[in-house]
Amino acid sequence: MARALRVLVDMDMVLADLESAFLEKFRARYPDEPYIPLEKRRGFLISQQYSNLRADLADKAESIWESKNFFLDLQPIPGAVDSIKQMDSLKNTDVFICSSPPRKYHNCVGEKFAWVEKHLGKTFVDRIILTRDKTVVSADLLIDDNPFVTGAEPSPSWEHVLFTACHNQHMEPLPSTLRLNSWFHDWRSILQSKRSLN
Ligand SMILES: O=c1ccn([C@@H]2O[C@H](COP(=O)(O)O)[C@@H](O)[C@H]2O)c(=O)[nH]1
Ligand SMILES: [Mg+2]
Repeated sequence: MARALRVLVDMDMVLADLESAFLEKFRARYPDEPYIPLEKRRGFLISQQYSNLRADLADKAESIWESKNFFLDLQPIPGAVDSIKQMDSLKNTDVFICSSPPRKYHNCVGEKFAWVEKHLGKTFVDRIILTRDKTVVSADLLIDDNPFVTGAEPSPSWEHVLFTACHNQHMEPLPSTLRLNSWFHDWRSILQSKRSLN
């Protein structure tokens, strides 16, 4: 029997809508500060774009996702919950959730576990991988909104599927990069094409 296809699914901006919550909370906490609307977001790091706007805004941006309940209260990305459950029910498919907590992880780590239990159920809690380096995790596919997933391993075993988010939607990835524009697009054929290569 063919071995199971192992799929890593990122959390922030793939399963959980960090960018909308960030903007709403940033504007509520700092109503007099400039902000970047989602359609103007460019680049993976929010803090980088805010610091380009004004150096001291990076710390203010970080204070938002370091706050208690920020990660727990994130809304699911449309279609994500149904899709990951459907993916998990496919034969010969092992789904893991692979996410990178920020350096100030104290609230984030527990809340990511709680978010998964709340939205996906206890079975998925056993499938959580929290790591600052996704390149050392072994899998066939990584579905992730970060266009540049780098780390200690220069040739990760997985193939990157770039999930479209506000910060990367204008990017033209290499023609060879797989792209998933939303959970309402055809993620099944991406898995199928990878499966047939295995
Ligand atoms: O400017 C930023 C924006 C986000 N973060 C943190 O990075 C992770 C993203 O995790 P992924 O697993 O790659 O989705 C998230 O926890 C954010 O808080 C950051 O550090 N700086
Ligand atoms: Mg992400």
